[in-house]
Amino acid sequence: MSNEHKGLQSVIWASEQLDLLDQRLLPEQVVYLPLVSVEDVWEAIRHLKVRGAPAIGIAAAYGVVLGSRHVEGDAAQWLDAVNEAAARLATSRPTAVNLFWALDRMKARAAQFAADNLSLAGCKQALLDEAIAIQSEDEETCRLIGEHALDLFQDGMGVLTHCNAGGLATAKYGTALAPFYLAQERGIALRVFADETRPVLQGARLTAFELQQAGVDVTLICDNMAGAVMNKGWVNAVIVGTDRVAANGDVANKIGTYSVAVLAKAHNIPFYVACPMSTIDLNTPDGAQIPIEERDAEEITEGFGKRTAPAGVKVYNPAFDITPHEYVTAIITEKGVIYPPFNVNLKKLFDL
Ligand SMILES: CSC[C@H]1O[C@H](OP(=O)(O)O)[C@H](O)[C@@H]1O
Repeated sequence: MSNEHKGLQSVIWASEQLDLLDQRLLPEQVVYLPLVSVEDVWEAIRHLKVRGAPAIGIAAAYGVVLGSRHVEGDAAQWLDAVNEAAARLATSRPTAVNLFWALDRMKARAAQFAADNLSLAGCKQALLDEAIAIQSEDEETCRLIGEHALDLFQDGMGVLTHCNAGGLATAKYGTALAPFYLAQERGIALRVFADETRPVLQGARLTAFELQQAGVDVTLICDNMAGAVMNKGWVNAVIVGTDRVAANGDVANKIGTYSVAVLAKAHNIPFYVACPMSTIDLNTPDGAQIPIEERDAEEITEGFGKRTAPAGVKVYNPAFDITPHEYVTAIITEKGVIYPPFNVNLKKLFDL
């Protein structure tokens, strides 16, 4: 993908701090916050200032750097600070496996740098380089996902997506949205239907914003309209991102994804999941084992800045749901499109 798509970057390392785009303020305000500590990053992830599995992992990687770069003493003390920062950041959100994948990678590399007897300054620089590598690798990974996904779409197709799996959820380009940017650059006309995605409205605030900025044909719909739009024959495919894919192909994604998958199956519409290999968790056997984050009631009762439900009403607010692998047509990764049986073919992806 050329740099045609200049989209907003979710995080930017700026020498001594992490400049983080506060996604809660989009689409009305573009504000980058200067983060200088582990707690700053923890709070940003917890409160969805940065969100989306790969973007969360990237932010956490820089959080580990921020939490260890001012340590004096020796490499052992630095390594303790790295592990302490990673442990804290691991408590920010439970579902997106990229958070833990990135933290594990940073801890393992830090241990290697210390074992290699690098100087303290050398360890710190090497760890920063690792966080930068995680971010730059994700850009290329998303571009490859876009290439493989676009092979599944034809000019004139209508494609529905749920939540935001775009440049704002990754280093750039996105996973589910990557093919739309590529299609736009190559003159392939795709019509995108974006679910607004209650309660936090990632679809309305972020996906519609990203795609409109890029000149992609996007139509915003309420979540409860997906079935009607499919029934009109306007949707030829569905593509979504994911926060964690279990070893059997069960998919954790934004709440409402399972409903979209059931509707797609009922209308014989292919349901694609786009993700980097870092979102595939072979250590989790099936979707029932994926921790589902529950968030505050206020996201539902006061989500538009005004109360829309009676005070004290009981609320259930799971941020994700599980789509059983039987509803998934294919999983699109940087290495190619993976088809069932997922319990076999996902392992093959990792050459296991
Ligand atoms: C490319 S990962 C995008 C993924 O993350 C979103 O969740 P959240 O906005 O709560 O971080 C949603 O599940 C998207 O599909």
